[in-house]
Amino acid sequence: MSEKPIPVITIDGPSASGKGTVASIVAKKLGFHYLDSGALYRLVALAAFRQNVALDDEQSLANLAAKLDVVFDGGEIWLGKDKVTDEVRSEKCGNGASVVAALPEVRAALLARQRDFCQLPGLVADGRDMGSVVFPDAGTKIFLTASAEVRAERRFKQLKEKGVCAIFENILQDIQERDKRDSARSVAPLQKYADASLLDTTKLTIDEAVDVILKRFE
Ligand SMILES: Nc1ncnc2c1ncn2[C@@H]1O[C@H](COP(=O)(O)OP(=O)(O)OP(=O)(O)O)[C@@H](O)[C@H]1O
Ligand SMILES: Nc1ccn([C@H]2C[C@H](O)[C@@H](COP(=O)(O)O)O2)c(=O)n1
Repeated sequence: MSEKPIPVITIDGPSASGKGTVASIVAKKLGFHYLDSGALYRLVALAAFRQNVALDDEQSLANLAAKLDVVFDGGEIWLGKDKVTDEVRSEKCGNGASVVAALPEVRAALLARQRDFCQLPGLVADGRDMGSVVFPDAGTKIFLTASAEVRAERRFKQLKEKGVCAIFENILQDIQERDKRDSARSVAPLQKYADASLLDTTKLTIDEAVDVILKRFE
């Protein structure tokens, strides 16, 4: 008898589209595991900053990626002995992640680690290539997006709530540059593929977006 496949929901989309927020709520509601794949690329960038590895030194970055000593513990992220939960969320790590993520050897070094998250009773995975490369057989594939202006507004509000000083125009420019880099690269580019269903949250609340995904999963 063949084993029942592990249910997987993939949520791909551009920066600040709400992937992390929505994916973690969906995972919680279903009692599934959650993979924040962007955090792995952010951790590679952070490890590179700490060890003075240049962001274009593909082989050294791939070695860092393969050896990442990372623990996801509830909402916290540990790199070796350091709690780096807040540091990996910084714009510096986000932009660094977008640069190292364009390197094929780095992506290859992170592939098995991401697939290891696929365990019973199920997985919700968010990123840029979850449905296209990492979990191509996923039963539910969502492409989550919103207009760049709305995403920038949400990020601006999020940073303000954290007490981080930010300028709206810079955030918008940053988001547009990251969209371009993540979509234009030759390996695993951010795209809406034909087998993913579009969810534009420009006019939706977080709860509404969660409900749509749960309905599509059912
Ligand atoms: N539908 C929504 N309505 C209003 N705010 C939202 C919505 N979805 C997400 N947000 C808010 O937008 C901000 C960015 O969301 P989040 O960090 O989940 O995006 P992300 O796509 O995971 O970003 P990144 O790719 O940079 O990791 C958060 O403050 C979140 O609460
Ligand atoms: N599956 C993934 C996840 C992330 N990246 C890259 C591209 C992003 O700009 C960067 C940070 O991701 P975020 O935390 O903002 O989701 O990492 C990728 O290429 N593939």
